[in-house]
Amino acid sequence: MIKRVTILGGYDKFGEKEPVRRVDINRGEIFGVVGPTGSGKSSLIADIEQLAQRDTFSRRKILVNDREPTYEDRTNPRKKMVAQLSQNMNFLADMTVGEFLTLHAKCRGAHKSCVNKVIKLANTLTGEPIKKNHDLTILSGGQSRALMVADVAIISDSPIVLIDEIENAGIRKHEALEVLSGHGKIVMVVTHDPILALMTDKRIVMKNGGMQKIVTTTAHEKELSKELSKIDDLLLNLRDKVRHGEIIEDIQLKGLTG
Ligand SMILES: Nc1ncnc2c1ncn2[C@@H]1O[C@H](COP(=O)(O)OP(=O)(O)OP(=O)(O)O)[C@@H](O)[C@H]1O
Repeated sequence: MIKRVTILGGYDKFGEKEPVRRVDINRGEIFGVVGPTGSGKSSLIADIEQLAQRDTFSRRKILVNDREPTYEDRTNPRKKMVAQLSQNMNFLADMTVGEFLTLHAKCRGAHKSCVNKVIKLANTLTGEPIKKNHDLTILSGGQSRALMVADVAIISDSPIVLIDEIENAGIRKHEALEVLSGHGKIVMVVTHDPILALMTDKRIVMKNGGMQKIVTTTAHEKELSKELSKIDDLLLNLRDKVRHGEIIEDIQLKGLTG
């Protein structure tokens, strides 16, 4: 069982040693990765995805359970420890949702009954219904990502989950992060969104390609994130209503905006 992933620091874009030399992420913890555009967030995630061994441009090293992963750990797809989700992933296969999930469950040695569970869960993350007989290729971006999140949570079951800018994925991001962080996984989420960043336990702050510091989320920040997510849900509902041609009458923002 994977209990801990460790990032040993390397070098930033300018070849300087990055200030944070070691990060330990334990099972069940959610880490955020924040920083301006181009600060190296996706590269940090990519180092973990590849279980880098001082062989990427950042020269970071990743340990699993305090040990170097074996060659087999890094290359055998059946041992896939890391699941990754990003905003621009899409399904290309010409099959129905049901066929794909059945096949995937079979490959991963999961029970067939997972298929309906995944579809049910995915439908809680998107406003547009997903059905078993839908072709994968006709799904919208939001439906595809909702299905991927549910698939990672239930079928893929990789112990490490890396999420890149899920806020732009067109799904209920708060719920998606909750779904993924349940099940005692190690979760890392790259985000520009304060609601998601403040939901995490700790956040790694990136600058110039290097890890600058680690901030522990305070109780106040977690509370704020919950309040902000209510506003977010309101916006999501509003978006669905406007998209479907409804007239908005029952929503008042007085008190919220002063
Ligand atoms: N440690 C590093 N050493 C050398 N180059 C780096 C390092 N980290 C990042 N880079 C390079 O800097 C560029 C920006 O990095 P990256 O895409 O990871 O940033 P980002 O924070 O994810 O950006 P965005 O918010 O726009 O998605 C990339 O071309 C990447 O290859």
